[in-house]
Amino acid sequence: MKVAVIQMDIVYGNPQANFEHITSKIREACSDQTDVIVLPELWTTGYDLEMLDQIGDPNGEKTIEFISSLAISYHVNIVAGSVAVRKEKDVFNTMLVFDREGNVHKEYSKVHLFRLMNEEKYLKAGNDDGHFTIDDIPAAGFICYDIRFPEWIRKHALEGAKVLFVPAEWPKPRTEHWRNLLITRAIENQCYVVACNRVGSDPDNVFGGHSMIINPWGEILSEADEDETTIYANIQIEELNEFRKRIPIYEDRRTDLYE
Ligand SMILES: O=C(O)CCC(=O)C(=O)O
Repeated sequence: MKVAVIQMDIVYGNPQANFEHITSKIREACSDQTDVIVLPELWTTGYDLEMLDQIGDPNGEKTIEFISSLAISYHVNIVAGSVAVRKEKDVFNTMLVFDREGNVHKEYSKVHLFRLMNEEKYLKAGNDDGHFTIDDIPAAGFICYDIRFPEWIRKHALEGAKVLFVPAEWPKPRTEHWRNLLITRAIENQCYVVACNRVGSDPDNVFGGHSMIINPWGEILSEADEDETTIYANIQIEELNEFRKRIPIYEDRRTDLYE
């Protein structure tokens, strides 16, 4: 399964400009037999939190129509990062996953809101799990700050997720946290990690890029720098099974001592 991670800059508070920008990026990323495209967190609006009750997408409809048509055109799965989705009075930070036929296969709303960037003042936390499949491979999605909660990721790994998708807007001053947390989540859960950060800046933050695709042994298969770029790697589930046989952590867990 070939994955393409689109590390992009985001035009603050301007969904139309971001829709236009992403169209050419997706076309380019699909030029060579790509199976899955991954986008960053809040890629339609950026962190324009005060405006989300106006520029957030009602029920995600506009994003769904737009991404669905690209998924159909290129016959590709799209983990469409996350977008601000308005539902009645609330706004959620929601990951939308599309299959090759353009169906919305999963909606996952970020469960851990990040106080340092005032998310809890403007967003409502989700309460559902992040499980989905991509071409029948069990996967799960997490959004940015979620990766600081190993118990949340572990729950999904124990329930069968093998590829962990992480869209983010992770600020540059904590790039080493981002890199180390992602590598650790891959090693400790023996999962692939496919992580997409944004680059550029908004009025409050500079974002660090370093999107990464990591194998279950913790090896970085591909890593971006701090510019707009698309990175690619192949995910091989047979390889994951080999790693899990070599060090069988799932068999060696002491469930008599802990869950
Ligand atoms: O945990 C962090 O340092 C960054 C998290 C973040 O930026 C977010 O969840 O949007």
